[in-house]
Amino acid sequence: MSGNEFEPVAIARRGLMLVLSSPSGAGKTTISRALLADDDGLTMSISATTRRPRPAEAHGRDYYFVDPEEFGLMINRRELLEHAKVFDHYYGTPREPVEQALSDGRDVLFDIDWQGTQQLKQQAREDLVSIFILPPSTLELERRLTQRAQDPADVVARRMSKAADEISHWAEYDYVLVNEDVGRCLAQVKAILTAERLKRERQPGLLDFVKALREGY
Ligand SMILES: Nc1ncnc2c1ncn2[C@@H]1O[C@H](COP(=O)(O)OP(=O)(O)OP(=O)(O)O)[C@@H](O)[C@H]1O
Ligand SMILES: Nc1nc2c(ncn2[C@@H]2O[C@H](COP(=O)(O)O)[C@@H](O)[C@H]2O)c(=O)[nH]1
Repeated sequence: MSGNEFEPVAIARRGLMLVLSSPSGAGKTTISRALLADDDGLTMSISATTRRPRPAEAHGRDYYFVDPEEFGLMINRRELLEHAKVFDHYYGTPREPVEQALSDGRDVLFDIDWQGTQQLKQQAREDLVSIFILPPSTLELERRLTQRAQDPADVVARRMSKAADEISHWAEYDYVLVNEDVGRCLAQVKAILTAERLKRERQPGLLDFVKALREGY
């Protein structure tokens, strides 16, 4: 039985890939964590990286921390869906968990840079929803990077010097948000996700559902 008050109508859907990019420190990690906390249908893609863990980071939760040799092997074995050099280190998205989640009809969230987004776009444009997050000002971006207190001063300076480069890719994204107030920005990301999930082409089960409805008349 379906469609009554006890059991919601279940329409088969296709998982999407939600990408968040921004200059370092604009708030991708903050928004991602809040989004994942109350959305069971969303899985975080955990990247592999050759950079060293920050004090509060854990292997397997925030990143898979690997050495450059292992990263090279992952590329050669075609285990990465995309990869790029960002701020002097290598970062990449393990392929298998993403493909598994999508085939289970789950959506996948990515915190990756513009290079990775371009690579995903080439491979799966129709499954990709991309959001670029801007800081409210350069001064506030620097304040956030500094008060996060997870990187030494030279790393913060290097990231600030690359912020303009990263921002120059804003127009390649489907949506562009300003993260001034976290709550507002989070609500905007949730609104985008809700609308994108409801797109007709992401609900292949609609065909059978509508057919059954019409046959009922
Ligand atoms: N809207 C906001 N207002 C004030 N502080 C914020 C806001 N959003 C995020 N922050 C803070 O700014 C700092 C950087 O945020 P976060 O780590 O989420 O950035 P990020 O884009 O993921 O950075 P990176 O690319 O380096 O991983 C954190 O300390 C976070 O708490
Ligand atoms: N192309 C990819 N970029 C990635 C990936 N994982 C993270 N990133 C981006 O790197 C920078 C720096 O991240 P940080 O954790 O060192 O602050 C940031 O812009 C991330 O979005 C990835 O797998 N591929």
